[in-house]
Amino acid sequence: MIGTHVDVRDLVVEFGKRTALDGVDLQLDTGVHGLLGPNGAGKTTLMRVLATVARSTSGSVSLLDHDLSKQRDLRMVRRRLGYLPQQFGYYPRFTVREFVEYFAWLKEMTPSAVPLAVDHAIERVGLADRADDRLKKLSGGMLRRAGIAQAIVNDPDVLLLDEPTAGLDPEQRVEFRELLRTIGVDSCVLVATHLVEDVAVACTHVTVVSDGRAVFRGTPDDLVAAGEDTSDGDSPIERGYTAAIRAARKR
Ligand SMILES: Nc1ncnc2c1ncn2[C@@H]1O[C@H](COP(=O)(O)OP(=O)(O)OP(=O)(O)O)[C@@H](O)[C@H]1O
Repeated sequence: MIGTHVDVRDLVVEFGKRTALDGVDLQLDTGVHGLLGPNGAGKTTLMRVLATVARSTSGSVSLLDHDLSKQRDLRMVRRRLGYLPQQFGYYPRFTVREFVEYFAWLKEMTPSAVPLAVDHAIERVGLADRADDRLKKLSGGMLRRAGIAQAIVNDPDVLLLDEPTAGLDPEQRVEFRELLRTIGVDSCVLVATHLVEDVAVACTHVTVVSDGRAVFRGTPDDLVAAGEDTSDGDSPIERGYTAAIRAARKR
C-alpha cells in the first residue's frame, strides 16, 4: 500500500547566493500533475531533487514513503522511478532497444522481465518500427520519445517528465497525452512544461511555481477560474496562468 507518492515540505535549494527553490510544499498522489512556471521559476530544480540527482539545501522530501535524505532508501526509490531530464545524454551508437534496455538494467529490473518490458515501452511511444535504428539516426522528436520509453520501461510508481513534448509533432502530442492519462491512473506523473494547453487537456492537477515558490495548486478548471477577462493569454487557461503569476508577484 502506497501512501502519498510525493511529499515535499519546506524545500529550499540554493546555488551559492541564488535561491532556486524557496520553501516549496507539494503533496502528490496518483494522477497527472502539471508543473507550470516561467523560465527560471525552479521547475527543473524541483524535478532533479525528486529524481534523486540533486540535493536539497533544507526541508524534507519523501517519495513512496522513503525519505530521500537516507542513503539506503535511495536505491529502493530509484527502482520505482522514471525520469526524463530536460536534456538527456545518450550513446549515439546505441539502438533504441539497447538504450531502453540499458535503463531497464540500471533500474535493476528482473532480467527475465526486461525484453518484454523494453518492447512494450518502445511500442507505447510509437517507435516500434525504429527499435533497431541507432539513436544518432533519429529526429529530435523521435529521440525525445526514446527518452520517454526509458522513463516508463519499469512501469514507475512516480514518473517525472521535464518538457516531454518539446519537439513532438501535433499527432504525437495527442498520443502522448493519452499515454500520460493511462499511466496516471495507477501512478503519480509529474510533467514540467511550458505548454499550458497540454496541462488543460492531459492533467488532473496543476501546480504553478514562480520565483522558487508554489503559488497555485488546483485542478486545470480551478486555474481557468483564476483568470480574468483582462488577463493576458489566448485561452481561458492561459489567462488563469498569467493571473496566478501576477497575483504571486504582487504579494
Ligand atoms: N547548477 C546551477 N547553478 C547555479 N544556478 C542554477 C543552477 N541550476 C539552476 N540554477 C538557477 O536556479 C533557478 C531555477 O532554475 P531552473 O532550471 O530550476 O528553472 P526552470 O523553471 O526549470 O526554468 P526553464 O523554464 O527555463 O527551464 C534559475 O535562477 C537558475 O539560474
